[in-house]
Amino acid sequence: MSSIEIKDIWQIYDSRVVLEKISLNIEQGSFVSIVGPSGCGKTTLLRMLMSEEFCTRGSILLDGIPLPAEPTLERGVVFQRYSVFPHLTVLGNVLLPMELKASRWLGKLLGPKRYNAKEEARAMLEHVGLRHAADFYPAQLSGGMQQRLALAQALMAKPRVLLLDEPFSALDPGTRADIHVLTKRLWEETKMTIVMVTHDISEAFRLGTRVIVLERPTPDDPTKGARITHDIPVRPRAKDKKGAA
Ligand SMILES: Nc1ncnc2c1ncn2[C@@H]1O[C@H](COP(=O)(O)OP(=O)(O)OP(=O)(O)O)[C@@H](O)[C@H]1O
Repeated sequence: MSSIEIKDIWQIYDSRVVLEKISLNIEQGSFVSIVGPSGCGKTTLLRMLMSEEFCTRGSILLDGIPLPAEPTLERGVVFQRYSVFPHLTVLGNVLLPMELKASRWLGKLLGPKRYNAKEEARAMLEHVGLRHAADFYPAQLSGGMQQRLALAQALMAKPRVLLLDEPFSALDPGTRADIHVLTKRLWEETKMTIVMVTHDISEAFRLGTRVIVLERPTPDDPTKGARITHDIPVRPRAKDKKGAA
């Protein structure tokens, strides 16, 4: 079964068609990159997958069931910036999804459960190379460290689907290359489904198992929305198969 089924969705804002007839089956465990010109509706599509936006027509199913009306922890998200909470330490940020899972309203774990959750959070920080920064606040981290923290935070909820909205675009090339390796490793280890919006074509092909291109056929015509113009399977390169990124 497809993990995500997008069925003939349209998005129309004030009689301007933004997305038109978008249908896409995304298999569980795939890494789908979405590219396209600015303003073609990439983020709108991602926001729909998060339940932060609702399509005018059509439907989206997750494992055969319509998406919940609200964002849920099974769908993690990392934005270009500001995905983490500035008033919480690095450890506090990574702990938060587990606290929310345990008690949505109180947002706190107590006693041995808190101790165990902290151990798990520290292990995740180790995994993304941030254990030494557990007591720092996000403002004290570099951009690359903040995005590693955002990934760690999203992964703590063990999401089935991870949605990435230009997550690496603010990073310098060296940091970006490092975080590509980390993202690919985390994706391979967790076997989750990832949908990533990016402007960077090489990043789309480097990370994705499939690249979707969205484009408006006639950019100035408000009655015609963006459609999927290309759906490109990406064959893993030989060295990727051996585990390198
Ligand atoms: N809530 C909204 N109300 C009205 N128009 C909206 C709304 N959300 C998005 N739009 C419009 O929909 C279009 C697509 O926006 P979206 O942010 O999805 O594009 P994008 O492809 O992600 O762009 P970029 O690559 O520049 O980030 C834009 O014209 C935007 O102004």
